[in-house]
Amino acid sequence: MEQLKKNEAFSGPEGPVVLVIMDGVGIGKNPESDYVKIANTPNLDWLREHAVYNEIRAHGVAVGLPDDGDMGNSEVGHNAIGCGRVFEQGAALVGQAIASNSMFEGAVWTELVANVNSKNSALHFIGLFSDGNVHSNINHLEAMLNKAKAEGVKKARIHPLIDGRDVPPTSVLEYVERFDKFLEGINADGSVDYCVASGGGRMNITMDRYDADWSMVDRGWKAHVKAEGRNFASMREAIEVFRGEKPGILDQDLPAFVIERDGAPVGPIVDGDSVIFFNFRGDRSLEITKAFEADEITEFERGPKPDVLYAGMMQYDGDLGVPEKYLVTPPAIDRTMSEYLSNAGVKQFAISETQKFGHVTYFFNGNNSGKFETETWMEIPSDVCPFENAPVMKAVEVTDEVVKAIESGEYKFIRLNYPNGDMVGHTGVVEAVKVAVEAVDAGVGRIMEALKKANGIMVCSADHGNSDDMCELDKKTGELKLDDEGKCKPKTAHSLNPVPAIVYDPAGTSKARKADVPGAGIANLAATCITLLGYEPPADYTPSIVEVG
Ligand SMILES: O=C(O)[C@H](O)COP(=O)(O)O
Ligand SMILES: [Mn+2]
Ligand SMILES: [Mn+2]
Repeated sequence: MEQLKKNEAFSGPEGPVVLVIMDGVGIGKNPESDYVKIANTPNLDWLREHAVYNEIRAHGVAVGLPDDGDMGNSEVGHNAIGCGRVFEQGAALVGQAIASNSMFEGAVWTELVANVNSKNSALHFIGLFSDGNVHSNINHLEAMLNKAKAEGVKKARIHPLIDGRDVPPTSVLEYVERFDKFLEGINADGSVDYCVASGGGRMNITMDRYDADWSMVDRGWKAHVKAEGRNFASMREAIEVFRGEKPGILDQDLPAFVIERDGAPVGPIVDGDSVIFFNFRGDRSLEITKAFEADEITEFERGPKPDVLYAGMMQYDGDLGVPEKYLVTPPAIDRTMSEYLSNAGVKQFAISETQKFGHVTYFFNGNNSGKFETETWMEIPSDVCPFENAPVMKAVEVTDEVVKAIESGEYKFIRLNYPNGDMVGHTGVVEAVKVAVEAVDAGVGRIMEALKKANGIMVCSADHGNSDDMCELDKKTGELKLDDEGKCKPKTAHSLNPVPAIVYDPAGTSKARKADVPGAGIANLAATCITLLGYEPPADYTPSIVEVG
């Protein structure tokens, strides 16, 4: 690939360019719901007035999602920021592969179905049970079940991972009602037996990421594979009992359940079965995939691995080639900013805490776990606790290391992710979100101070909104939805809002000024950083949002 050309207009700052990704920090529309505005943010307030300030898009087609009704998320956000272009993402590609039938004509689907039909075994579907379109879509599940029936699959078992994080926090029974009707229809002629077999809240079982808490995978494995766990006659019954036992429990935190019929579990996963993990997004799919694929596993007491045919919805890691089998090819993201900068000999430092470490490395480098030559990565271990109880998370420790990296003079490009605005935003606990955003602002302030001394430049933005939209709004009127005490009903999902894009050059050497880039999105941040580093961005990168020199 071609080398970056030096920028005649500006050769770069004396100090480093620092890209700050404030995860989940957007620009809200409703002041009572916008906890970024409600929080005390003296540094971001100052920057909005005195630095080069822009508002850019971080949702929908601007980040490769099917349409502008789709909220942004960390995977597509860090993909876009890291490669400077917009690639069609999992949600769109799977939808197209189903609509065109190409998924079902593929070798992997054919093999999965042939396996169960030849052995009269079961076809299992494990995945996130909503239409949030961040990790999965229930529409894909239903399309695959319809196709399975059309191709003679007699027995299918579904293992729903309950959402309430990318969709309203206690909305699961709406999906249960829809899916119960779907199953009633597909089973009506008595030719097949398709039913739910096990499940639980997505932040309680199965969907851990970045080795943050393998006990989640352990609990999921027990429920899905071993059919060990509290038994219920239906998913609805399980949810109602759990809610009765712990009023106010969020869907994402619901315990595991196993469905029983005539005194026995309806669907443990056993030798000869086929298993599809139908999430298309990789981060929270890699650990359960390892549990199904690895001969040996040390992260939890798995016991013997059933001899099944396992496939993921997509390839989850291009470098590791995981999973071995997958139904839809992911976006082939190439020529990332990290690769260009490495080829130009630019020393790079990437840091976050566990919860977003993979975002700022693996997703940032195009769904690849490999590191480029000039990159140094650092992970600060995250707390393992509900983040509403520790909203500052590791913002101080991350900032300590970033300031050290700036002062070291070792690196020309530093990138970091503060997870607070998103991870605490997902809890729906607004008091904690205020503290979380204030911790990010304090970190930004310290980075500004360090860059003043080092004559560096900061680019400060986000991958999507979350903390800026903390209350359920009436879809029609946009008004706040209030509970019977007049308090806003908490919202845990991301927002559709734009995010700030700030260029702070205390020494003024770049003469950075707002460029005329209508409809700019977070993909434009790559060319912006490359320009501020003193290089010409690659011709097919979306343009820099500042001009220099
Ligand atoms: O995985 C999650 O936590 C949410 O579904 C999406 O959050 P993220 O895209 O910010 O990681
Ligand atoms: Mn995010
Ligand atoms: Mn998130």
